Amino acid sequence: MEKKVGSYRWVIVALLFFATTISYLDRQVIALLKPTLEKEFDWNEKDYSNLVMAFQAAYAIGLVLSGSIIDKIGTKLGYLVAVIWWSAAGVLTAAATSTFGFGAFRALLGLGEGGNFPAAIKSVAEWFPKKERALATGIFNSGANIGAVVAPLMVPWILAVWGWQVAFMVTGGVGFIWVIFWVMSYDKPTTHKSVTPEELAYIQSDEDEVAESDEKPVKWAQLFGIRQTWAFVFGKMLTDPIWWFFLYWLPSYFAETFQLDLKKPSLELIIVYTATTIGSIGGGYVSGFLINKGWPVFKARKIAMLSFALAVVPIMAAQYCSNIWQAVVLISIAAAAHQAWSANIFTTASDMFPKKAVSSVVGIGGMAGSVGGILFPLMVGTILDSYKEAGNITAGYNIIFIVCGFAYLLAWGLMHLFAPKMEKVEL
Ligand SMILES: O=C[C@H](O)[C@@H](O)[C@H](O)[C@H](O)C(=O)O
Repeated sequence: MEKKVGSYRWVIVALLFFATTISYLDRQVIALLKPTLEKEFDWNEKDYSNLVMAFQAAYAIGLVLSGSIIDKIGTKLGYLVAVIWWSAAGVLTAAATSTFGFGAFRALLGLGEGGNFPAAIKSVAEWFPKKERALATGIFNSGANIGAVVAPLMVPWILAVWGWQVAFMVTGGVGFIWVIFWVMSYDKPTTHKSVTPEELAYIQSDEDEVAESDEKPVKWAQLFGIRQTWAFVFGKMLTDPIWWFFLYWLPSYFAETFQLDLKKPSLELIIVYTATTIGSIGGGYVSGFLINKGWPVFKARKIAMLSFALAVVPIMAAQYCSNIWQAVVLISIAAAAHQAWSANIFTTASDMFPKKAVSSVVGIGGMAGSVGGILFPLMVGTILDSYKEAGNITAGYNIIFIVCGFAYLLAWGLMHLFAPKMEKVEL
């Protein structure tokens, strides 16, 4: 079946995967250079956290801005501009000579990277029928985990041989190679020379999308009056912060609770991030499998997402783990479930909205997730500080794990309230 309909759409997923990997590589590089840059520029923890905030706040703004821009100018040009923008910002960071300069380049990086998910999800909606979209999203979104694993392998090596400036130039420069492939390979399926009529018919096989019109452009503000937008916003806002928590705090949780030595490459962390890759692809596969079995799209997404939300709950038992490996198992399941959830929640945007609004909706929801990602660490920091003072930081982590365990169920409940059957929005 697959062979008969053609498979060019998977080339597109490969491009989205590499863009996502590169975007995570560019984000992570500063974390790995932190000890070197701290000495060179005399940074304290506050300076560093300001740099993190500069990225995160600009990323939130970038998501919402680029979401609506990409819906207007299209995926080909929109993605191109975003990657050129963020890659240039990455390369130019090598020229920073002050903390302020670093902050400015990190903010520019965040602004540009905001384009990644809105453009990628829109491309998936353009190139895949609904039953394959979560799988395609799961595959490209696993680039986030790969980027987070490649960075600690690559950056220390570049740093040792050529220095920190080259680390920014190389990681930023990779984006320009991607740009060449994008320009050569991307077009809409309707006009693409490598798409056979069979593959095009397959891509366009969703009946409710045939009648979608591009004529009336979407008014961005109008999206806020639609309950499906809020379903997506609450879903992202409550669950994205948990992902950021896994990215930024897991190493120190392992170090503080189980005395993991972070100076050596850690098998524990590699296992967790590998599990997320399996979760991302597997989670995308599950809802497609249910749709293929004849389930309505909304039911397949909801049941899949409910299962992934439940799979995060055991993380609450992390407090009873007596050794690191028990914790690795619980956290791997939860982090994998996040990525499985993520592949599906991203896809609900194109389940509920016509293609011309998908980037805007993903941008708005992504911004909410990113803002949550700024607020949640403040809470995490306060909790951990006060428990650290009381001499019991582990208890602080336990509270946070309880919050993580409930967040997805609450998000699922709210999504259900705002969009019980994920009805398609007419615009
Ligand atoms: O892989 C990414 C996560 O699953 C997403 O939750 C997150 O929104 C995304 O990666 C992002 O960086 O904006």
